[in-house]
Amino acid sequence: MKEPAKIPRPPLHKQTSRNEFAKFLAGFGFAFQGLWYAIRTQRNVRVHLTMTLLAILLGIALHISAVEFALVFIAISGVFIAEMINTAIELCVDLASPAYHPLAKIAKDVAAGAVLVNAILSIIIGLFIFGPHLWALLIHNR
Ligand SMILES: Nc1ncnc2c1ncn2[C@@H]1O[C@H](COP(=O)(O)OP(=O)(O)OP(=O)(O)O)[C@@H](O)[C@H]1O
Repeated sequence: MKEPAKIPRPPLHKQTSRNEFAKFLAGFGFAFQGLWYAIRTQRNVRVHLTMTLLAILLGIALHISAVEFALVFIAISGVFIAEMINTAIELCVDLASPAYHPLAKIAKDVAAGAVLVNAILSIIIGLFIFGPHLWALLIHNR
């Protein structure tokens, strides 16, 4: 019987780095799955997405500077990060304590409070950035 052709194996250090790269790519895949879960299931995340789009369009319309855009993006990403950590905490609490527990309540309330702090901060940043531009537009069109 004819022996099957032997496929040369890459050296071990190359195999390992390929595995590492595959793991690295898989990690990205899982992270995108998490992001998609949050968008699909969390109404607040979808509201943030809409606000993000509006803020970008307003920024373009008002010709805000690159630094101002950077601050807007920092504020936007802060709200997304807080909302997604809140979602992860809610899921962990539901897993650990599906029944009512005072500690579960505190954990969820504190996580929701973190989102609130971030949302208030973003509104303040928005007012500081868009406020003067809108004010100038108002004065100019009087
Ligand atoms: N297992 C629990 N034990 C005690 N209190 C809870 C528990 N689950 C929820 N709660 C209370 O109910 C509130 C709302 O919880 P829930 O999980 O519905 O969060 P939510 O903010 O409405 O979530 P979602 O973003 O999914 O709408 C919590 O902030 C907490 O006060």
